[in-house]
Amino acid sequence: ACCSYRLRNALHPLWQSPLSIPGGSRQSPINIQWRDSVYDPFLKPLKISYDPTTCLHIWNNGYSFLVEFDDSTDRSIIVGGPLENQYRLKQFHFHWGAINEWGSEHTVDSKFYPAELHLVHWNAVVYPTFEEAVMEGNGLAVIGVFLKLGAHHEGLQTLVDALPAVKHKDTVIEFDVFDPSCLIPSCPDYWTYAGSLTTPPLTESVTWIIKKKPIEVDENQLEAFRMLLFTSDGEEEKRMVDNFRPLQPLMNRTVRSSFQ
Ligand SMILES: NS(=O)(=O)c1ccc(S(=O)(=O)NCc2cccs2)s1
Ligand SMILES: [Zn+2]
Repeated sequence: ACCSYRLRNALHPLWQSPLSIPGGSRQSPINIQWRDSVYDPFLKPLKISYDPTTCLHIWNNGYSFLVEFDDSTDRSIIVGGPLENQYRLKQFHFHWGAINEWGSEHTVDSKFYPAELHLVHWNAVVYPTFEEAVMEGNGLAVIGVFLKLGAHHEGLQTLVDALPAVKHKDTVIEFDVFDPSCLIPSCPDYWTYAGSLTTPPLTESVTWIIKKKPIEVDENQLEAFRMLLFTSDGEEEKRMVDNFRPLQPLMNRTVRSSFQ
């Protein structure tokens, strides 16, 4: 199974990066097999406190669209859950498919969701900069939220309305007040495991916190993601879709759950 993953990584169109990180033992994303996850009664509730005015801008980096935050203070943080320290919100972004049958990076019992939200946080208690935290085993904490096709999502719509302004790679638009907690389900249940970034540099520095409950978005909102482009203005247009990494081997890891 392991070599097929390596082959899949090598063949996947989006991946010019190494077959897999040499000696990589905690790569992401993974399939979460619900029945194999282990309830950990010592896991705390995750505490999320974001200041909407720390929101800065939206930019198309040629792989996804990122909403970036002012992380120069502790105004937008998460604490608790599996985390030893508090972590500062840096950015959030999404991964999605060309059609609703796939698009998420993680799967649950081998089921893909049409999209997945990642809220990226870094350990500013221990590390002086984000770039240093990215290189350390306990440097980052990413909250993953699955998106499923369903009702219109009011909070997401303010983001969707801004996307035409960042259609092309390397475009940016000011986005000065947004509270990303509106994108996180109120249900406290999550899985957690030790993993990696799913794009280069693929460093094994992420404590993943994957929410059990998805949020619902409607077809028009998913279609708005798919009208973004990987390409810059003036280049031959390539729709920004299927920007998810192939599943990686679990190897010697256990996925813990905060719920029974
Ligand atoms: N899909 S994901 O949540 O696993 C992420 C991939 C890359 C992320 S990043 O924001 O840390 N940028 C990577 C870097 C920027 C500067 C130095 S490394 S988060
Ligand atoms: Zn991501």
